[in-house]
Amino acid sequence: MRVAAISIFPEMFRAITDYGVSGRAVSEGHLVLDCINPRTFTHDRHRTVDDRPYGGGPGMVMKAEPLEAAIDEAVERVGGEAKVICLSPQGRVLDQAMVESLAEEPGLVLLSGRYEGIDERVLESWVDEEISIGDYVLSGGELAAMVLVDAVVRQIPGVLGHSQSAVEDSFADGLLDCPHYTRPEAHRGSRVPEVLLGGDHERIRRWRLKQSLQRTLIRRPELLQERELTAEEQRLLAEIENERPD
Ligand SMILES: NC(=O)c1ccc(NCc2cccc(O)c2)nc1
Repeated sequence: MRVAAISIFPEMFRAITDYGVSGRAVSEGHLVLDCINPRTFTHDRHRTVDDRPYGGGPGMVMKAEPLEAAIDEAVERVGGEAKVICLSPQGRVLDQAMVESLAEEPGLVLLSGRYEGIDERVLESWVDEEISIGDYVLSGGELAAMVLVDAVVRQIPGVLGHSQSAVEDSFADGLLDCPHYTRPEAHRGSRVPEVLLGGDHERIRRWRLKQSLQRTLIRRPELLQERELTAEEQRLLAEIENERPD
């Protein structure tokens, strides 16, 4: 997948190119990430990328011209066919379904704004979609862009080894993840559930599914509204409801 990130702080993206799963995706060629700085496309002595807002008010707004030149360059870098996304609190909130759909795109251009935001004419004419990673304001779009890239790159075949299959990821099947344990069996007097210590894989699978359903029911019941339940899941949910303290 080819991604071009537009930001006045391109170095921030080292956080995903130099570490972990996304870092390996870059070194193995599954992900190509270009960082493009709008300052490159300024022509004044101070390399100005922002200016005061019309209508007054606090803060600054990112100027259209340097951003549009950066978007132009970015689209070319990702090979011409690109979805241009601006990360902002005004966007559609990112979820796993959107992540899986974005992973199918041939190229992504991710626009990270700073200051109070971006001149609206850039959003109107150049941006295909605004995406938010949640209902809160950040100092810039870069961290949101990195969250999006990390989630999307996990969907690319070959990025996660067999041991970490994205299919097993919680949210991949619309449920919260089950509890996980590792050695020692007893830690500060708290023991690992017996079912996990035996080798009955079918019993373990069922226990884990029931745990995921129970957690989802308790912590995020609305996720269950949107989800088709298998016969087994319906049975397990009935068991959970019967076991719930009144
Ligand atoms: N929740 C988010 O995804 C998110 C994204 C960006 C951001 N700040 C930068 C910014 C702020 C306003 C407009 C704009 O285009 C960019 N804050 C939160």
